[in-house]
Amino acid sequence: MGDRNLREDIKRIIEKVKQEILPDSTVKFWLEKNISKFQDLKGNLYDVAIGKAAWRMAKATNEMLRERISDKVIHGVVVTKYNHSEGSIENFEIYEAGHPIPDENTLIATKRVFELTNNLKESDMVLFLISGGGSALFELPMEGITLEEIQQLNEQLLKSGANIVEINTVRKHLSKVKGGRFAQHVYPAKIISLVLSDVLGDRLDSIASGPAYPDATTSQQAIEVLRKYNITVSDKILKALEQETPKELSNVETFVIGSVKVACESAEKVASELGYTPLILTTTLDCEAKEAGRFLASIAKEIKNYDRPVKKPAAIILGGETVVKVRGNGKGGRNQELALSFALAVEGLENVVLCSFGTDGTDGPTDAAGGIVDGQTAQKIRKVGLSPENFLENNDSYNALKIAGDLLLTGPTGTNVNDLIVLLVG
Ligand SMILES: Nc1ncnc2c1ncn2[C@@H]1O[C@H](COP(=O)(O)OP(=O)(O)O)[C@@H](O)[C@H]1O
Ligand SMILES: O=C(O)[C@@H](CO)OP(=O)(O)O
Ligand SMILES: [Mg+2]
Repeated sequence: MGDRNLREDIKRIIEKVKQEILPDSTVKFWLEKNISKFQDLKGNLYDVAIGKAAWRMAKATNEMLRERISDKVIHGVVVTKYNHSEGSIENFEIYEAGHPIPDENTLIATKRVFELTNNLKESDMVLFLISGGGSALFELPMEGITLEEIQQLNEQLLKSGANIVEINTVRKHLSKVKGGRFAQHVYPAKIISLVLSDVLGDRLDSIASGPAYPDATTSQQAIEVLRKYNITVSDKILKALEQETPKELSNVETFVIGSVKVACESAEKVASELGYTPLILTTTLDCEAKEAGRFLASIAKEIKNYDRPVKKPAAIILGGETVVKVRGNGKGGRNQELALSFALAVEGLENVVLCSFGTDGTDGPTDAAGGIVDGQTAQKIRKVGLSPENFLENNDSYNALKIAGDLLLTGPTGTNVNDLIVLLVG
């Protein structure tokens, strides 16, 4: 298969996966199967959506519930990232706020949710639509802690190299909503959470910092995270950290309705339909982005030269969330960095194409979702007299792929289930 087909095919796979993992379909599918949970409701229904996919999840539930339980009063609130809402939704209040750092609008939106879900009765219910990004977007600091202190601590944690489980262990112990505390707020009403997972292994107490899930982490662990990454905090914050989060909750039911596993299985199906032999290598990739790129280049060469671990034409599929310790002052994201590293290691090879795709559509602080690269990418950069190695060294993958015309630009996708990597070898 010539490169052209491979590039067209990889774009087709990504486009198809994007459609399949949209919350519209996954939310409606779940509601259809579980509508009886709402038809027997005696009280009011509160539909709260938080995270990068909140708007689409809310839109999908609203369309479905309006139709099927029109006799119930539904109050709705969406709290999502700037530029992630797509217009009004009947009977919903829409808020946009800061991500990955919470801001004033985060507090305004969260206070409104708290107000709306205050003094609920046992006969009321909260339908809680959770997607990644919720930690920054849904936040009320504990008494005596200021927004500035929370912002500063978030900055330090995000830059420290700590993984999301460690970051959220700290965030949960400084919040009135995280770590199951929102479920306590709405008690005795019941909470049904529908979760789009963007945490490897679907750890429910980490996704968006588990506002309606018993917290498996402890105050001690939170203090150890700060120590491990040399993050100093005030005595006031240390004191607040000592207050333990709830370890069991009697009023919650939680369902994962989308994850990177679903994205990988969808890619596997489409690749096979296109005539490739698919192989899902992992759905929990979490090493350095640069190393993952080099490793995948070695897999590409093994298939090309020896038809193993699968015969050509082959589609190698991975899901996960790699990490980048940002040392340079360039612009990029973990998917762009992985793609550039792969491109360097396959320079000159024909009939290999790789796509690394941040499924929320924004990879790092850039407008790119990732990159689609091949054996010609590095040469296209050298042709204008620049060194792809230097771009990688400086964590400047965005500008390198931009020069090569190999950025993947999707805009915010409306979903968020980690990163998907597809390698085609023809
Ligand atoms: N210049 C860069 N090159 C590569 N990766 C970067 C760069 N700047 C930030 N990052 C990485 O991007 C990550 C945040 O990306 P983002 O897509 O916003 O995360 P998420 O989708 O998980 O919210 C940071 O954890 C950091 O490791
Ligand atoms: O909100 C969060 O805690 C994390 C994980 O769910 O999402 P993101 O890394 O996109 O901020
Ligand atoms: Mg992202």
